[in-house]
Amino acid sequence: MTTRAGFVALIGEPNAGKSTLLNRMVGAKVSIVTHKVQTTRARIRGVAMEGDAQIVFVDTPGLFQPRRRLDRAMVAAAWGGAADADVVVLLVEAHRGLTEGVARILDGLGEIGKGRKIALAINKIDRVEPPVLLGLSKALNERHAFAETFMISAERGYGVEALRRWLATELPEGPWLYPEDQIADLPMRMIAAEMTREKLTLRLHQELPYQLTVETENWEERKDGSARIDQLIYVVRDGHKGIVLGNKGETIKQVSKAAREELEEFLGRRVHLFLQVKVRANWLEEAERYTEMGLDFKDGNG
Ligand SMILES: Nc1nc2c(ncn2[C@@H]2O[C@H](COP(=O)(O)OP(=O)(O)OP(=O)(O)O)[C@@H](O)[C@H]2O)c(=O)[nH]1
Repeated sequence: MTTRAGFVALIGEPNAGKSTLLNRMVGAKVSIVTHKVQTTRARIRGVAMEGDAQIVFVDTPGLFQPRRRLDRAMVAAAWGGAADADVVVLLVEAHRGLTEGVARILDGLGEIGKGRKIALAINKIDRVEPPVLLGLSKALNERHAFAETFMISAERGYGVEALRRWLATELPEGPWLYPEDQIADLPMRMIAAEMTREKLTLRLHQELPYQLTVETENWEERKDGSARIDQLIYVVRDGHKGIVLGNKGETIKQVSKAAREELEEFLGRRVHLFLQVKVRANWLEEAERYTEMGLDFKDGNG
């Protein structure tokens, strides 16, 4: 079997629909494994399997996100993630068309296009009439010769399959970057726990107790569209609890804030995250803990 694998960067103005498209393409097979594989400067957002191809979606770090202004200097820096990618997909909103922001991104594409294909995905086609689409596609392709143009609705799922199939064929031949069991269906709870664990790692570095685990205990969808997530951080010693809490609870507060922000971005809605640290000397021996982490627990020496 010939396998393919590579990195795909989704770029576009804030609100273009990158997260929606990513979630569609990745589906349930999403994985937060950033700390395990450091093959790229960019962060891994998700992994999708398409036939024999493994498509790894990367972030263009921070710079195309809302809240931040998209001035020229930032755009230049934002290409970091795209430059690491094998294929780049530019998302443009059908109803907004060739905005100033899009024009600025187009200006940078020449540089990025060296050595990699760039596809155009006109998103939110559910919001416009077909003639508008043809005109927009023509105008954009005149500014940059895209390898392929897709008309999609990330929200409704139109055209997404075709885009994913095309991406798979464009990736270089090579072994998969992630073992298959790492991208097996990871429930959202586990992904959320993994995010908190990652923030703890970032915050505590060497200090991080080796025997530490994070579990999502409760996930409640609220009527206002937000989610309440309760997580437990298990450590094996009292001393470790102190480390995780930090002076006056400062560490856990910062970790909680960082994890919540990432969760909100990932889910695209507000999150109320509650963290609690528990000392449980025996957790390493408890079968239940392993099962929740997606690991097989074997009794005895096995
Ligand atoms: N009508 C319509 N709305 C869409 C479509 N795709 C995404 N949206 C909406 O567009 C908005 C922005 O989508 P996101 O996926 O958050 O966009 P993003 O590019 O990740 O945004 P940033 O995180 O700000 O960079 C959301 O309200 C989506 O529901 C689509 O195909 N049709």
